[in-house]
Amino acid sequence: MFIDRVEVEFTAGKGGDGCMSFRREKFVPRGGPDGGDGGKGGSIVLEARVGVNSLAMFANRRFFRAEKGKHGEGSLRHGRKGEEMRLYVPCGTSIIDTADGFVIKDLTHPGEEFVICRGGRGGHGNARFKSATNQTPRQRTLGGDGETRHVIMQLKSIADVGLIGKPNAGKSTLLSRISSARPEIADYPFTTKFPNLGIVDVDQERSFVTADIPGLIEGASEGLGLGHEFLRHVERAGLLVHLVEPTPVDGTDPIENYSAIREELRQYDTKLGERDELVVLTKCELDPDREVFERLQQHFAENKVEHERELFAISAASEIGLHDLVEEIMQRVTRRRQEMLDAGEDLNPIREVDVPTETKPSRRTPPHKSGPTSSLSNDKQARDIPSIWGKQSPMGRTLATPPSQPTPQPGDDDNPDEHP
Ligand SMILES: Nc1nc2c(ncn2[C@@H]2O[C@H](COP(=O)(O)OP(=O)(O)OP(=O)(O)O)[C@@H](O)[C@H]2O)c(=O)[nH]1
Ligand SMILES: [Mg+2]
Repeated sequence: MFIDRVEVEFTAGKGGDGCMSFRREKFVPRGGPDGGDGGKGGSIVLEARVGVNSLAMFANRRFFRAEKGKHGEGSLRHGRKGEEMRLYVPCGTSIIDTADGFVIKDLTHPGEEFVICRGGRGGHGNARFKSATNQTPRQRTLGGDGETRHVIMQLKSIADVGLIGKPNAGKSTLLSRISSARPEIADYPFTTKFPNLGIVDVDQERSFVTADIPGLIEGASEGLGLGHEFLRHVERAGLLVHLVEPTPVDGTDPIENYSAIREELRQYDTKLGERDELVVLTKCELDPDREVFERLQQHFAENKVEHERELFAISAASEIGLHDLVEEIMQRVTRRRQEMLDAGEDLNPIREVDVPTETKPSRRTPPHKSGPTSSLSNDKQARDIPSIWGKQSPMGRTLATPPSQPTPQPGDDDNPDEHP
């Protein structure tokens, strides 16, 4: 179950009470005070961890209470400390105070932790109050209450790149082709109901994290479709990759669809509307793609704001154009990382950690073979052959060759079957 927003109350453990006791032993008259201190209450610590992908564990339990400290006892026995409660959250979890809406803490780095509630201190036993003038103190203190906090925890995924577009545009298919993520893919809108993250290993040194979110539709800002609910998962991404389907089944115009999604982004947050964007026409092995490509180019040329956007054509199914796209994304992500470093900002933390092997993409063995041209090698080969759409686009990019190009044969050594 994917849950990205929960409201929770945390209460740390109460401290144990100090004890009032006097030493009573044969042949030891006036043994003096021997009441021990109470133990400190357990604190509650939140820790960001790679591999935890959802706040689901907080969804069915609204209250979290750490263990109390034990009371002190006679013979100077101190109470045991309450055990610390450590809870794991996904990297990218913001802790927000319910009362004033302020972000108390943003847990982004793997291993980063935050003591959300401190345990109450232990009370003092009466032995502590013994002094030269008071040999039989009858004082002790009670344990302090543990802190209580009522918070909203909200996950904004950590990704370098956000895949956006209308439902059915091919976002999940693209993610499944360039990373080892295996999102659900189907021929109907809103197949993806929750965000999926995938790590794209471009080569041994370079990788980026991509988020695939549910499709957006016109009116999302008014709650239509899945609304803006999941846009927060691309908020941290420095680059948006906007996928446009050339022939939507609902008969809508791809250019209008593109503009509608742009408008929805602006409605959600003007900053997201101004975010660096690559526009990608999907399913480019289909015939009408070229015409749509040219219309999109024209649209950018006419539109002052968007004329600098770069346009790509890909076919995730036939793995055409993926190499160029991934390389361009990587370059932009690298540039942004450098800018962030220069500005003294934190880099996206996920890429700095070891990713568990099962989530590491295997670029050498394409996820599944479908159709005649199914490996990235074909994409690479395709770049060496003049495109049937021929010319260099005004956006400075040659269109990928459609799948009518010769298919590389097994055992063809010249065929570079490795993604660079
Ligand atoms: N012909 C062709 N079909 C594709 C291509 N990429 C994706 N599809 C198909 O398009 C349909 C939708 O693909 P998805 O990847 O589920 O689309 P999505 O954008 O994730 O859709 P939502 O999750 O509903 O937003 C599926 O039937 C895919 O098989 C492509 O390059 N060529
Ligand atoms: Mg999807």
